[in-house]
Amino acid sequence: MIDRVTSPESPSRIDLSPYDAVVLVSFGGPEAAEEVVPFLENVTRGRGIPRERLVEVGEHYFGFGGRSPINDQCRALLAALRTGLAERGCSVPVYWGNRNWHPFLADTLAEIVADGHHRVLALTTSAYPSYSSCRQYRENLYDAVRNGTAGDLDVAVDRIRQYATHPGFVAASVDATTEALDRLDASAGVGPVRLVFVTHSIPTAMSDTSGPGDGGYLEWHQTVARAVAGEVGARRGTTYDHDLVFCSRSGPPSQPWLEPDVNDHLRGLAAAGAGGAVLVPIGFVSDHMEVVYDLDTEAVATAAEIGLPVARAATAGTHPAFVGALLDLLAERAAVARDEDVTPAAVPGGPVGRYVCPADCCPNLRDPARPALCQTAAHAAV
Ligand SMILES: CC1=C(CCC(=O)O)c2cc3nc(cc4[nH]c(cc5[nH]c(cc1n2)c(C)c5CCC(=O)O)c(CCC(=O)O)c4C)C(CCC(=O)O)=C3C
Ligand SMILES: [Fe+2]
Repeated sequence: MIDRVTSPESPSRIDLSPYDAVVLVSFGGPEAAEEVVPFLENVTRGRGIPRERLVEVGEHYFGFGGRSPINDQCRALLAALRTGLAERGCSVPVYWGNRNWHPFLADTLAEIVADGHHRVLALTTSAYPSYSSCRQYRENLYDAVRNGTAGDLDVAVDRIRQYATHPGFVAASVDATTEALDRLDASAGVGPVRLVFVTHSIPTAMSDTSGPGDGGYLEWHQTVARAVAGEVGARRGTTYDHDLVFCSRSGPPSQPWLEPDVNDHLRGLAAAGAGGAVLVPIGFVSDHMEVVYDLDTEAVATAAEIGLPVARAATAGTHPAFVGALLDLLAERAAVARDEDVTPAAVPGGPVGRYVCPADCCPNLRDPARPALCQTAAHAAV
């Protein structure tokens, strides 16, 4: 199932034409204590997040000296992508821009154009469909092209398909889960060990409307969880029960978000006699704050309190299978732009992401008319 991943030993050449630049688009995070509050203001502007929640999340960042790990992880991925492209004979430059913190996407796109590039291929550090993880980044791209009062930038932007079901992303998670199981073995109790897949909770209204076909966010996660659990079991010659649970709930308590919360779930597993759990953060591509705080700090403390042995699996990060998948996805998108036939890789029976989203996919429920890029007509004003 995983053998379609490009082997780093025998790289095939990558042709990214017609694109002349690639941009890595991410969330952004603060890098110093004085940046925490302005960063949180950027993230939550107009989103109705209760003040208490903001204070609490600010404390998570201050607990790490005000520095989120996410930007360094983006720098590492950027370096891996540049190396990978160079190894595969491609000299297209790779830039990096964020939604919520420096380097801001708008500044990066202006720099790309100033450097003489006009056909840009975007990839996000978010692998799944949903408003937050797909459309919102496409809204950010639209705004960056609009370029405020300075006038539209002379640039066309496409993006790779949503990629969580790509065999390379799954392969990285299989390796990480196996490695975490090896670590857990020493401490596991007598009951069965459970694979607990974790992703970011989102409002149920956002989940219910996430494309493709309503409910894509959950369907995609369930597909990835099943594929990873199956492969890990096959590797270890056994089977594992698994669950999909959620972390980082935000928003007012009155608003329903996806459940169960990872901490509640661990309590339930301990009560049911589980021998241990591996936390597998399939919803995230790097060990950023949601992972190092919500899982490594909070969920691990919960597990200690109830005496449940746990190990946390690494995220894809710069795993060669993941970097290889991203390189293949870039090459695939360029081939699509050249009107060539492609065979998109995905886990068996799993959904394949879209190159261009329908205009009503993953709607913005607060501001339905807000324009976005990389979608069909209705709002695609650029
Ligand atoms: C689906 C999803 C992803 C995964 C896809 C992707 O990666 O995009 C993600 C990633 C991330 N979320 C992050 C941080 C935050 N998310 C917040 C708030 C929210 N996230 C939401 C969803 C998601 N978020 C939602 C629906 C909200 C409510 C407000 C709103 O509707 O926008 C808040 C506000 C405070 C709070 O937590 O309440 C913060 C600080 C960081 C940076 C970590 C770091 O600094 O290392 C990352 C990578
Ligand atoms: Fe978030």
